[in-house]
Amino acid sequence: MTKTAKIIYTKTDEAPALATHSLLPIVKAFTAPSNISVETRDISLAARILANFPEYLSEDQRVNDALSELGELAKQPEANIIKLPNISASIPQLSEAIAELQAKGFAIPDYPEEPETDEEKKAKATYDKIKGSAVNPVLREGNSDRRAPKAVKNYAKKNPHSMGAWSPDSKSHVSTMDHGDFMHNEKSVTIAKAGTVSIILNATDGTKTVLKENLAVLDGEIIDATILSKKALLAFLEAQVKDAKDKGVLFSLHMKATMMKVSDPIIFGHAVRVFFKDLFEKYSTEFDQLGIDVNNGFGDLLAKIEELPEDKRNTINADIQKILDTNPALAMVDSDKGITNLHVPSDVIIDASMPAMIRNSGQMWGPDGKSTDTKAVIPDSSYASIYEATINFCKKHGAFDPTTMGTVPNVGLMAQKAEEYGSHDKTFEIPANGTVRVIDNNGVTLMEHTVEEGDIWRMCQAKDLPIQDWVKLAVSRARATGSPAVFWLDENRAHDAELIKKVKTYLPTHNIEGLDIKILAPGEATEYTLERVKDGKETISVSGNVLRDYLTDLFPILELGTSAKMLSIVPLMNGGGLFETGAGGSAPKHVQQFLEEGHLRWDSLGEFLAIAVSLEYLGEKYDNPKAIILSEALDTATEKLLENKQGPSRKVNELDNRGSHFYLTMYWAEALANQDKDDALKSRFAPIAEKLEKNKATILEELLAAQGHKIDIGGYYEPTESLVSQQMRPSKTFNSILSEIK
Ligand SMILES: NC(=O)C1=CN([C@@H]2O[C@H](COP(=O)(O)OP(=O)(O)OC[C@H]3O[C@@H](n4cnc5c(N)ncnc54)[C@H](OP(=O)(O)O)[C@@H]3O)[C@@H](O)[C@H]2O)C=CC1
Ligand SMILES: O=C(O)CCC(=O)C(=O)O
Ligand SMILES: [Mg+2]
Repeated sequence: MTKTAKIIYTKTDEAPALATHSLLPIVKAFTAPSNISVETRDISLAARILANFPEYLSEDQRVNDALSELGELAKQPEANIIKLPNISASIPQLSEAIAELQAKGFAIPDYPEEPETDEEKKAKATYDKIKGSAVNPVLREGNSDRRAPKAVKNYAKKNPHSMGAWSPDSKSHVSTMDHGDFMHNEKSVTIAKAGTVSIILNATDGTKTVLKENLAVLDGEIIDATILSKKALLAFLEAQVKDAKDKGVLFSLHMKATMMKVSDPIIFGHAVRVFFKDLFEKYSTEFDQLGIDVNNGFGDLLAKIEELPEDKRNTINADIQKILDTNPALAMVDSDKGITNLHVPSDVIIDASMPAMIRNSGQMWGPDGKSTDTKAVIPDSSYASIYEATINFCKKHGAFDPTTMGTVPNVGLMAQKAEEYGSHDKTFEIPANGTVRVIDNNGVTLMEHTVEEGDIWRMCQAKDLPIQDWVKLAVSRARATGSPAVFWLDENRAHDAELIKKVKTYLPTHNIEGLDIKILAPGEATEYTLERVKDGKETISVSGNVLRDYLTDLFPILELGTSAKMLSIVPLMNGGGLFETGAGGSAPKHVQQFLEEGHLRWDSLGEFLAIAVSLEYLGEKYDNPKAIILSEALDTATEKLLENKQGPSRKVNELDNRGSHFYLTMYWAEALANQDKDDALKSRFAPIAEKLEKNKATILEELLAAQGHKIDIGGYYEPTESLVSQQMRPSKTFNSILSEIK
């Protein structure tokens, strides 16, 4: 008898969490007879909030801190975690979740925007840890290997998604800073000997503030420090507003306020204040009194002016309208509802928003609901060149053709909070003019910047062992595929120059004979890669953490229509496996549609792929051949599902997520019945396959009957489990057949 092996399946938020209610019972039923237990851990935003405020809750309301538990598990060799996308909450999302939980009787504190008492300060600090991208960095104890599996790529070639045509006359373009930004001010050093560093601000008035003390650094670790100048940023933003108006294009801002949760909301706030400059000048006293904070988006202003008497509010709204009429048109998130690009920082997230724009002929939606050429403002220039190069490529060659285009897998440096995505606790909005120094434990200054009040200063870290592991992973992917691998690193950027030295040291420690490995700056790497993409060829991108994020949405969205269809593996550095599902987000629009029409268009393909690799990994690790057979059968089922185009449709009263799960189940059972490696599995699943086939019409009818009307699941962030389960498993016939698998 083989040892029971465990897979941890994460419960998250929104569309993936809904889909889990349908998919997980299927996976549990199929795996249980083979000594595989599938357990869930709740890392949804709601659960993370509750787990962090036990002192406010009654005994029976308290929940386990599943994220911390999984963070520890990710460092153990036995880890086998399937991680679904989760909400990385902006403050507006966090506030909504808090309000929903409070209304449900959980006496958690409000989010104190301007904390005064010690209790409020503590609550804010706790919420600040929960907000933004708070899950992925904890679980990612390894580097990432993201790619489109062959079956998925072939499916996309045969069934291309729509792709907007590009005109050489398109006025769309990227605007980025040419001085004063993080890129141009960066300094970087490699630590020779483990120790600690401290970050000190010496203000010109003679005061000294310790911004961070005794931060541990390891042998060979790369640390960088940089600033974004407030003055340079404001001048840049003002020039862009004017230029968008002059050129007659939409003004849009693309940031990652969720993952860069300290720096990017500050930049977002500046953009809102520059765009609505006259308004903020005219009403500065009122806005201060109302506690308006547009780092949370223009929506914060609109919500808070509701508190004003009607006549005052009407005057302000008229002034807002005046600005909207005179300034360049804003790109819209939802033109019907008047929601602009500047309303909520989590509505426009650069990794998804720029590819979506490129897919849409380089256009975004204007206030008139029409698709229009756009200025994409990306203040920091560290990575903006990749979008600029892609846009220029499309202007020259036209849109990419999904039926012939090549593919770009990614090997991303990510482990142990590498680079910018680990910088939040070392990012500061500078309170006074002076200098900021990073000093080591001997008092030696490692890096120094002159700063002005309002500048954003930050430090990043990239540890040596993760870098070694990343280079190894790149070599192994290049070897496995025979494709060229390009390190997207710029020798003229301080951090990259340090990283290049390491890449050049570690590459020769591997067998790289016959491999085509290059190092190119991001703009050039984009051009090189796009030429090959156009010719149908594969090119591996090997990148740092931010580009990992950007590239694994850019290429999948162009190639496959969505990054949800990616295979996303994180071989954990201590031996375990983390299998992420897709590379995309949690698709809030899908939940809206589900509530309105009872149709869930979420495609769980990413989950199918992740479950298959997780089972394969488990089979090898625990010597459980049944797990390998289950994995192979699941891949066969997924391929058949793709061939037969049984993924969810976008339209109500057609096959949705649940119907697609039914087909997967039928094909999975069929593949197990058809294999000859394991008789027990064969005889267990043959009758199931038969029954599913025989009852197909009834099951599909029962599933369709659940669509076409509004539904209630008792909440958004903390829906009622039983209601969701009822909605996601509406076919009695299907449920009864599943329960027969013993
Ligand atoms: N790994 C993680 O945990 C990640 C989490 N996020 C979080 O997700 C949320 C939304 O982010 P956003 O940037 O809008 O990106 P999303 O990836 O959620 O959405 C972009 C669009 O991609 C399509 N899409 C995404 N996933 C699927 C799927 N499985 N099936 C079908 N279509 C899909 C949808 O297009 P259409 O509407 O046309 O159907 C969707 O509107 C945020 O809260 C963000 O923080 C974001 C990225 C990664
Ligand atoms: O953690 C997040 O907020 C988003 C992660 C993401 O976009 C990615 O890893 O591709
Ligand atoms: Mg991403």
